[in-house]
Amino acid sequence: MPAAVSFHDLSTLDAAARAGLLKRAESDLGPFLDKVRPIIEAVRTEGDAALARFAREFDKAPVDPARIQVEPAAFDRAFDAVEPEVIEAIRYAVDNIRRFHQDQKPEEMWLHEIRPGAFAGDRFLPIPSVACYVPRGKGSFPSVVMMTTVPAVVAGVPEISIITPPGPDGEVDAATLVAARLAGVETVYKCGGAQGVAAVAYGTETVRRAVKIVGPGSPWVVAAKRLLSDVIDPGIPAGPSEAIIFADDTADGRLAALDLLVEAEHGPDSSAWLVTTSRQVAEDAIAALDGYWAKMGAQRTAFSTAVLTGPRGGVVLAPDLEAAYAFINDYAPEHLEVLGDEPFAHLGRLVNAGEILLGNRTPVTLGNFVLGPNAVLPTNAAARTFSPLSVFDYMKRSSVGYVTAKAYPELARHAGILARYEGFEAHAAAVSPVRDAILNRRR
Ligand SMILES: NC(=O)c1ccc[n+]([C@@H]2O[C@H](COP(=O)([O-])OP(=O)(O)OC[C@H]3O[C@@H](n4cnc5c(N)ncnc54)[C@H](O)[C@@H]3O)[C@@H](O)[C@H]2O)c1
Ligand SMILES: N[C@H](CO)Cc1c[nH]c[nH+]1
Ligand SMILES: [Zn+2]
Repeated sequence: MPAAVSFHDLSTLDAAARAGLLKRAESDLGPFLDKVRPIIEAVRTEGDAALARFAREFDKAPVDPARIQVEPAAFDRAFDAVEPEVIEAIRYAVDNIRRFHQDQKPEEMWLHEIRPGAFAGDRFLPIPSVACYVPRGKGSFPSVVMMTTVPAVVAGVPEISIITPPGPDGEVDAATLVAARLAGVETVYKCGGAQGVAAVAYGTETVRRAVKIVGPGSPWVVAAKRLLSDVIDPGIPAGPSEAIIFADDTADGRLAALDLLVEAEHGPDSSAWLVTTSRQVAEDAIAALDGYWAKMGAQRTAFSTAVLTGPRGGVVLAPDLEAAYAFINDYAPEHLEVLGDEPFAHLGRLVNAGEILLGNRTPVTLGNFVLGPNAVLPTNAAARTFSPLSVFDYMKRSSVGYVTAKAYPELARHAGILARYEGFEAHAAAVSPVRDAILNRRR
């Protein structure tokens, strides 16, 4: 019988206790940073040999330093090994994820007439390379392959690679390879954790250097990205999975419990809260959990029990909707699910969340795998300022401007005034009559 599910009544909590509920496993990266430093240094100086050594140490995986890259035949074998229905589901998901990100992709350029004869806009181009981190410790994640590589392909990134820890057989998970090929990426390296991040940041004999890394991972991965952020663009912060299930008075507690377990089962470092304004919903949810746990395997039960009975998960009872909205917005969850008969009634008040899934038929599971929007989302309250992974993460934007002879005098006059005020003489000269004289002579 699992321990009691954590229960907090917001109306009785002081500020410090409420603030404690907002903490994630990533909130204290200190111990991970110290252990990750020497791993990074070893990869920088020893390259592939260090990758093979750490694969043996951390993944219990026999990896030959000369075979860090997955060979083409392994993709063919993966298609034979994976169940046809899984391949079909991957195809379906890739299709939806591709459609979503194609719709999201901006036009290559827009140019508007800001003033008569003065044009300004943006041009979007793909970044030159990206490495996609696909976790594999407490599960295998073909879905993360799809979420990270499909938008990269849609954006047009020319060099896309995947890094992922090898399994105990020394190989990459078969469905991960299927998803990679169906997404259009066949450069896969058998290295994960901090050592994988270091490999793509510095490059090794085998691993191609990338300018950016995307994808979620354990605190080891998050710590390495942070330490290497001067060497490689670490992308949006995406650590241990987390969710808030928000259930109003009209929601069914049994549904709330069903969905609360979704992100709680990722690992003991995940976070999962049911936030509700209804004591009845809270009680029904807590009562339903044992029945669900009885049908789950030992590992996922242990992970989700640890989350829901610990400091990073359970049930939060809010005295009213205002308090519930305030708690959710302060928490800024990665995934937010809204249960109840009128979910759109709450949408306007919910401002901080990586994704907001509305209604009783949009569980987090659909967003994680097949709906189309990206399931790699900002964690650890980063949703206050960061957005979900998207095609924009694989593109960079340049501003573009063009001023005609018709527009130039007016712009030059105003710019000159500002340049002189700021004390920039060359700036002012560039829009002074000197320019007009030169241009007039060229006619
Ligand atoms: N935000 C998202 O989109 C998303 C999606 C899927 C998973 N996740 C999260 O990603 C994480 C995946 O974690 P995971 O563990 O399953 O896989 P992972 O690949 O991120 O981490 C496993 C790696 O960590 C390293 N490691 C493990 N123990 C170590 C030690 N003692 N010292 C140094 N390195 C060590 C090893 O290299 C190992 O390969 C979970 O927290 C999960 O919640 C997030
Ligand atoms: N929950 C993860 C994002 O936080 C995505 C995922 C993949 N597989 C299962 N879940
Ligand atoms: Zn998940």
